[in-house]
Amino acid sequence: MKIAVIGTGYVGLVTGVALAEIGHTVTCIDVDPKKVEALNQGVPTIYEPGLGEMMLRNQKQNRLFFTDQHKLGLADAAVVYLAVGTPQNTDGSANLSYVERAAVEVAEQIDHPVVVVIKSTVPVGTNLRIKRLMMRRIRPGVFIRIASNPEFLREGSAIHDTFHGDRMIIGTEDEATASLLAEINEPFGIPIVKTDLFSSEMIKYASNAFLATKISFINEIANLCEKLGANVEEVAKGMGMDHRIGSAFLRAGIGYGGSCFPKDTNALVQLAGNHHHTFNLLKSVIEVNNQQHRLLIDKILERFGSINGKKVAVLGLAFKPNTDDLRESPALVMIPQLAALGADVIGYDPIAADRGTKWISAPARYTNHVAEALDGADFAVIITDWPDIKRMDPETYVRLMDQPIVFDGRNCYSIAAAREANLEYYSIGRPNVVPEVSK
Ligand SMILES: NC(=O)C1=CN([C@@H]2O[C@H](COP(=O)(O)OP(=O)(O)OC[C@H]3O[C@@H](n4cnc5c(N)ncnc54)[C@H](O)[C@@H]3O)[C@@H](O)[C@H]2O)C=CC1
Ligand SMILES: O=C(O)[C@H]1O[C@H](OP(=O)(O)OP(=O)(O)OC[C@H]2O[C@@H](n3ccc(=O)[nH]c3=O)[C@H](O)[C@@H]2O)[C@H](O)[C@@H](O)[C@@H]1O
Repeated sequence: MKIAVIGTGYVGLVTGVALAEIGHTVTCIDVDPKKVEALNQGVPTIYEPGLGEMMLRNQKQNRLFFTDQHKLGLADAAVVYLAVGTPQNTDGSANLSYVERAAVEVAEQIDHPVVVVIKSTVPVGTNLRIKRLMMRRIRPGVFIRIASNPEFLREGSAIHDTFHGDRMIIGTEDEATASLLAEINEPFGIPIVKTDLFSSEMIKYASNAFLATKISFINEIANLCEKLGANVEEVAKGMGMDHRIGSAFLRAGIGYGGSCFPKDTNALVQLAGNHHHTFNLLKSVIEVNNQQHRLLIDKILERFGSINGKKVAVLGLAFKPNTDDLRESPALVMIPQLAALGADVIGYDPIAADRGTKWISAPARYTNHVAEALDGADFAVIITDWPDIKRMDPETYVRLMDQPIVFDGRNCYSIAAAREANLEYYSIGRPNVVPEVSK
């Protein structure tokens, strides 16, 4: 099958590469000529384990192409995926201008029947609206069908998720379109759920909102555990063993970030509001998450009073491990706050360090060497649970820092290991570790 994918961000690139890997001929189109140039040279424009090799393999086998010319990419395509961004408007709603522009581009260029598949996360009703928008612009006699096929991949494990997803949702207006998409995706071997357009769009928002709710719930329990002397890890383990609850997404921490949970929860609250429904539960989930981003600052100020002039090592800038994505990362909140309080901030990230200066508007230095960040620091703050940080012997802090005091937003070390290393250690929802000498 000849397929065009519009947008080569996270979702577009992974979708295009994966569809080529299962045997389709795919042309990915992006308006950014620099991205297209890099991709044509076999250089992936996102950091994603396993993506580069798969991309190169399919380029070499002439199944995967990149262009910045819509006309070229759309020629002969029987199916066109829209995978452009849907960022947040200032009022929290989803900005659909990229989807609309891409749809208009397809409508104006296409001269043969196509199925338009919307992969981008869009509010309920958007697929139908986009179809109507396109129909007003297509040439007479050209016929389009529309399908909603939301994406559930996680950054950092996108390839794995694409080939081992729990389900694929296909929302259509007719069985023939649903069957065609099921056939295209059949080689992934993932259970396919066929549904209507509106339900498909809602499944995406409801899934992200539910996962965000799980995280805020366990974070609230963690905050209570701290007050009552319980350990949230023990609590999450005990809760998660009940299969009705499940153990996933019960890791307490500094709060969720990333390009999707924050924007999609806000968009759902906004969508509900537009239909005279106040989504109180989700509003609280968002508020708890905002508080959680500030939690470590409160702990730091409680410990030190003032941090003016203190050297702080911030470990991790990305919103989660295995990605260089800083979108909505708690680091974007923490670093400016630490700097505003007078701290001398040095940020470490194994792959996203060079993005610090561009993304974070605060006076700070950045390094991709953890030892350089910790050297002579008065305290450290862990934002991202990168494997190299988790694997690090807690004694490293004692060896390198001026004062081995760690505020861990991701519960990277066991309480026993922190105690053994004589670390002064503050984590989330667990007892503090304060060695005798520091008391
Ligand atoms: N990033 C993620 O992990 C996930 C994202 N999603 C959803 O997928 C959608 C895309 O997200 P990302 O890939 O992160 O977006 P992104 O913002 O990283 O990439 C969008 C790409 O589309 C290109 N583009 C914009 N307008 C275009 C046009 N008219 N023609 C051709 N190219 C155009 C941009 O240059 C950019 O390269 C969003 O709706 C998002 O909510 C869903 C699941 C996972
Ligand atoms: O719509 C999207 O874009 C995607 O959003 C999330 O994927 P992603 O944002 O890549 O990353 P997650 O692994 O879900 O983590 C999101 C945030 O939650 C945090 N998190 C996650 C799990 C947990 O137990 N605790 C916790 O704090 C992570 O640190 C991270 O900041 C969803 O997991 C994907 O299914 C979805 O496709």
